[in-house]
Amino acid sequence: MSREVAVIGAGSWGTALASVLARNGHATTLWAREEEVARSIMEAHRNPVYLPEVELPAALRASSDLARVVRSAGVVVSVVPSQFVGAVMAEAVPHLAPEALVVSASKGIEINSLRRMDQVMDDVLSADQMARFSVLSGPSFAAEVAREAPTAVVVASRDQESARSVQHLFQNRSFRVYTNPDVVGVELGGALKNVVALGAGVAAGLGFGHNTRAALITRGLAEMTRLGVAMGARRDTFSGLAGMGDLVLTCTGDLSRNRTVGFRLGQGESLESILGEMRAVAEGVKTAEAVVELARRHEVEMPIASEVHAILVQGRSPREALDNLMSRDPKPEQWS
Ligand SMILES: NC(=O)C1=CN([C@@H]2O[C@H](COP(=O)(O)OP(=O)(O)OC[C@H]3O[C@@H](n4cnc5c(N)ncnc54)[C@H](O)[C@@H]3O)[C@@H](O)[C@H]2O)C=CC1
Ligand SMILES: O=C(CO)COP(=O)(O)O
Repeated sequence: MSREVAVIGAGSWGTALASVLARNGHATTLWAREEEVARSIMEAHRNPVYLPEVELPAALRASSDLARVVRSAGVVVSVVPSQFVGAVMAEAVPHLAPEALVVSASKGIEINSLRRMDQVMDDVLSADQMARFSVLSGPSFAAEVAREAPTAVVVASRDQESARSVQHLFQNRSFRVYTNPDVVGVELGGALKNVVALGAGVAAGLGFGHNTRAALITRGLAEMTRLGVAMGARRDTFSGLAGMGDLVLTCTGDLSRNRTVGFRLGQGESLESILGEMRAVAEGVKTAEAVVELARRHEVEMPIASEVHAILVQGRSPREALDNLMSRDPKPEQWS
């Protein structure tokens, strides 16, 4: 069944997801904050700022008028960087149809409130809209999805009918979608892996190789799982696409912005100069701060996240941070 879909956020991921939907035959309109991005998508079928290398489906429409984009949509996909989701959705929600299905594809935690995206949505959506809310996550670099490289993701909702509806909306021969009932776990998998990816980038920037990366991925997954379970997530979710899948992708893939920021930090650049040169978002930078505070509140040990945080916020040297991880007390291998 063809549906009318609004995708809020024309960064690289919003643009790639909107392309999937348009190719699936849904009447899809992308909301771009920048007028020139909307114009270029309409006229040249390209997003020159956030996804320049890919030609977009001709049927994909774009506009910078948020109210107009969401007004007639049966499905609304929110894909702005997580620190802006609250403000953008507050502006969009008064124009939303009461029966609209809302999907979040952002990966991060709001730094001031420590809220996941489902909690941010809970504040702005009606109870009915929230009951059907879902989150889409998993290992999926936007540029590869836009080029139709075979990709598998997961969509989580407390309402299985909504999850299946979103699954059918996105699924095609190159974009495979699994469902999962664990909203908290899928949210946290996508947010926490960015912090570990920063650490994996730092290690690579320092010149260390595969051993160090595998150690960070494995022990990173252990601490992600520990915090997730303490916050009500299902342990199994962290072995799936939104957990291990996305963690492996982001810690190993050169396309990762989080890994790249870590790499440049490891090579000795300052965070300020790296971020000053980036128009794209590296969610892990803000999420690291939120995670350290969540770990403290839930009394969970997260040594990797806390060293990443120290590099980002306290100016700790990457070499010292890695030494701190390696000189921790000897202990048995534990997951909880
Ligand atoms: N790029 C990717 O491969 C993937 C990204 N994601 C997630 O998607 C979310 C969006 O990231 P991308 O699409 O990659 O963005 P991007 O990094 O390509 O572009 C930045 C986006 O932020 C928007 N922006 C900047 N300031 C803003 C403000 N004040 N208010 C609202 N929007 C503002 C820009 O308009 C642009 O859409 C993030 O949470 C990211 O983690 C998830 C999966 C894959
Ligand atoms: O979440 C992503 C892929 O699944 C993208 O990761 P980066 O934001 O680090 O590029």
